[in-house]
Amino acid sequence: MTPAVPRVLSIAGSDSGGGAGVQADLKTIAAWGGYGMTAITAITAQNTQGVRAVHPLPVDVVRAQLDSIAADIAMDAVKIGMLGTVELMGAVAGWLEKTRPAVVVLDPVMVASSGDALTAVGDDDGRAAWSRLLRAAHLVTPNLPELARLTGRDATDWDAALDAARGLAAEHDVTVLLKGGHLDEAAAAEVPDAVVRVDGAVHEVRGPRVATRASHGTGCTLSSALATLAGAGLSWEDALARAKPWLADAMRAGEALAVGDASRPTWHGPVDHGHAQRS
Ligand SMILES: Nc1ncnc2c1ncn2[C@@H]1O[C@H](COP(=O)(O)OP(=O)(O)OP(=O)(O)O)[C@@H](O)[C@H]1O
Ligand SMILES: Cc1ncc(COP(=O)(O)O)c(N)n1
Repeated sequence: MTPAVPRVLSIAGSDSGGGAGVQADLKTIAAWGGYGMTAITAITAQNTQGVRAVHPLPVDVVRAQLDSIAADIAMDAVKIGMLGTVELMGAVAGWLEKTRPAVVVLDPVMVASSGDALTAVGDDDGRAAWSRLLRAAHLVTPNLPELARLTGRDATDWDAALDAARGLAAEHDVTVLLKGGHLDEAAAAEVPDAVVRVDGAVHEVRGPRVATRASHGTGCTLSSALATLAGAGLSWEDALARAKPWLADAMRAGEALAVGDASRPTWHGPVDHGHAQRS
């Protein structure tokens, strides 16, 4: 039976500035009517200008958070964001294999939108660790650079990326939500996203491109919205149809939040997760 209030766990890093990571996840889960929980993997010191420090938590502390939740609380969906180290990737993969949550959304966070690295995972170690996580996930949400890194294939234009996404889905038996925010066609009027199924079927959704630098945390926000909607029983295609226009509105409303010094060229402000409640 689908619960009235989906219970959603975010396994992710903390963003002190509140725009990405577990902070974005909790705001998004609440905005979509869910009950949010967190297992924090790393503390980051960051603001709208960039990342100053990254401090991964000890594996035991992360495992204790996960086990505490699983021992007492049923989860309708799990969203995974920044993991930070190969050890934490392995611990989370092991926990997923043991608890087998009904819905697992994996946002393969590697680099912040400021360009700062959020994982200390080399390519060789990373390949096996990502592979194990991908197998335990139901949906993976790469942007174009992350897809290229996960597959070792070119993903600079949309058709090449769709091909690489089909390969990733088939190889790891996971549905792919391919995000087009990083497409080179920066001047294009629309941004595509696509659900790519294991059998290669593609369901594409296009939305108007929002011209704003309030784009910090869009990936975290989208994956949390999709997890909450799937936890409430929606298909990935229906969840994307609802989340994408909501996220574009959150980006449009972001600058009015007046969070951070937008006069500096390094500014990447947060989206407004609460825009729908306020309007
Ligand atoms: N300029 C934009 N206008 C409208 N939607 C956008 C824009 N940029 C990104 N999006 C949407 O935001 C979501 C995240 O896409 P993107 O490809 O930027 O992922 P990401 O790089 O993981 O995000 P982040 O900025 O958090 O790193 C997608 O649904 C994408 O369509
Ligand atoms: C703790 C944490 N998790 C994820 C991101 C990625 O978000 P973005 O790519 O929008 O900076 C981030 N900056 N910080």
